Amino acid sequence: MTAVGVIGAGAVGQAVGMLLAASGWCRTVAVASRSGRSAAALVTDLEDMGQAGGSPVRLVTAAPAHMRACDAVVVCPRAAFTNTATRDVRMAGLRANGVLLRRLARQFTAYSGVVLVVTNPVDVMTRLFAEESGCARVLGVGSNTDSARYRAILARRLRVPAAAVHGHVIGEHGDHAVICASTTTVHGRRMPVPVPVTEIREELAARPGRIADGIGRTRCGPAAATVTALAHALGVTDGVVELSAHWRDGVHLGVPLHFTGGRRTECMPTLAPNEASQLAAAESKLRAAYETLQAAEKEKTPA
Ligand SMILES: NC(=O)c1ccc[n+]([C@@H]2O[C@H](COP(=O)([O-])OP(=O)(O)OC[C@H]3O[C@@H](n4cnc5c(N)ncnc54)[C@H](O)[C@@H]3O)[C@@H](O)[C@H]2O)c1
Repeated sequence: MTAVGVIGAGAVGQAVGMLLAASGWCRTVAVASRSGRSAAALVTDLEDMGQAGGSPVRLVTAAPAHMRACDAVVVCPRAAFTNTATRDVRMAGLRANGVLLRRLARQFTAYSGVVLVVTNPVDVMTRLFAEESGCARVLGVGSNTDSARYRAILARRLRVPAAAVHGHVIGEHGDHAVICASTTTVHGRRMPVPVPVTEIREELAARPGRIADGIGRTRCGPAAATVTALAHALGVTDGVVELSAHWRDGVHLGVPLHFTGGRRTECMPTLAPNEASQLAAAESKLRAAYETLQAAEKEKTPA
């Protein structure tokens, strides 16, 4: 009987709640929000969905501290701040979301379930949550959405089904994403033409903004990426998912993980020299961002 907690009842939390309620494998969804009002509203709406659609899922509101009994927790709150960035937009939430995630992580000290972080900048927030909580199973969602978008864009260009394309986007979920063009295959063979990396990078960067301009926030793609990642991490499904996980020296970034019965092993492709240097640049950037966060925390804490 799988129970999943969802912290944050905004655009992503709502879509995740809906997909979990319809998943068939999740039996309880517990929801938390800042004031509790939106969590209660989401539970009511999901109850209606369950009744209308015949889903047996149990829906409750719960404080994050009470979610320790859940098998997994999805962390998708967003602190109140105005994002005026035009580049590196996800990084703009570093400090505000850092304060929020640090506080939440301390309520999950030594939690043994799966934690899936969605809050941006997700690679830094995943590391922060992992280090503050000490949990072993903290993973971040982002590179799997990028990879899904990459495969779909490439498939459309080559006029083949998306399932025929295999390839990963790794590194940062952001401007330092690494497109693994050198190992991408179509129908199991090396690419017949060079991957148009620059155009794909531009499309990957433009897509979230286009969605947000039209419908306010990105929600469906990230929610599906989150619930798919949960299914793998909880042993419901086996396969490969690109998730933010510990890479080296504390840095967390997107890597392909192979899940079998919920156990994960890294399956990094062999990188071409340019891809390896892009990954190293992502690693340095994420390390520096984390250090900025830690320095800000130290300043706040009296010696
Ligand atoms: N990693 C990804 O692939 C990905 C994709 C989409 C969005 N995101 C990120 O996910 C986060 C959430 O996005 P959104 O669009 O749902 O935001 P949103 O503004 O729609 O919702 C955020 C919710 O968080 C709640 N919240 C704030 N403080 C809280 C607290 N202390 N405890 C519980 N809930 C709290 C708010 O009440 C609000 O309901 C953002 O950081 C966004 O950038 C990441």
